[in-house]
Amino acid sequence: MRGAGFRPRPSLPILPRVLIPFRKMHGLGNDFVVVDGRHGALPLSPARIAAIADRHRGIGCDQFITLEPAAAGADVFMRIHNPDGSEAGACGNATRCVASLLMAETGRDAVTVRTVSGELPGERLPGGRIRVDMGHPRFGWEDVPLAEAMDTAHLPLALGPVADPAACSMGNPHATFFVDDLDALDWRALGPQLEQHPLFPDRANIGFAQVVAPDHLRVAIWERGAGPTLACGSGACATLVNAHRRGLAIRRARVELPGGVLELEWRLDGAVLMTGPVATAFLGQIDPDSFPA
Ligand SMILES: N[C@H](CCC[C@H](N)C(=O)O)C(=O)O
Repeated sequence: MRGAGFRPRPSLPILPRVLIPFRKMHGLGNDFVVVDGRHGALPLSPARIAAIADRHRGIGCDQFITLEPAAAGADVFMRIHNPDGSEAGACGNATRCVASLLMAETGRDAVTVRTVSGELPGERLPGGRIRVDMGHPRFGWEDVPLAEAMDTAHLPLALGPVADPAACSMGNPHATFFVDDLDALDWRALGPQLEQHPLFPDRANIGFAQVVAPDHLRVAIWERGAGPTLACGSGACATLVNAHRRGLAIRRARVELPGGVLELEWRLDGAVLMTGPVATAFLGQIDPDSFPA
């Protein structure tokens, strides 16, 4: 007779599920699910990515990052999806996280991450902070893009207490409003309408910035396709660049976000360098069959 308490093993699935290992990382609380698709395509549709990114029914993240093989000149291609399933052209904090992964994997202190917007060199600094060259900002109305020709340093846009933003592209669209007191602003209430404003045919990431000093900016960012995040790397770059264009900041500044501080420099050669910490929170496995195709 079988031993008391014996319970038959549940039948194993006929075919072992293909589980997808992931690494949960963040830069100042801007958090990412990172998967490795360099050795074969992964069964991840935008709908499935959105379901995995859901903070209640999935793992939860601000962006879903897929590593893919890169052509010569870069160590990896990084594909960026927002939690609504939309694909983005830049993600500064994820670029720093992926650069740190590649440096750990290769033993090198410098690597290059490619995105749809170009090649982004990254390096490890003493103390473990990661610096990436986020490339050159672009200021043409069609670069951002905007719905019609206009001066991107002063957009004819106002909503409630905010007005007159500057816009640029860091490989993704950004609009920066300058305010006197960020703590007094209900920016989360303004974010959705501005993100979806008709002036931004591809929507936009919306920054609300307060100039503390020419080398110290505070900013809160409503991200396109993600909403309020604790930090936004490309948004921090856009904030410095737009502030400098408006004569409000010098070329090197601390940019203080809700999740912490990034060091920014807009070099005279046009490159924007961003430096800050990265961290891994945990590792796990995704069962893709648990999410809609
Ligand atoms: N939501 C952004 C992508 C992520 C940007 C942000 N997490 C960063 O660190 O740059 C967009 O749709 O353009």
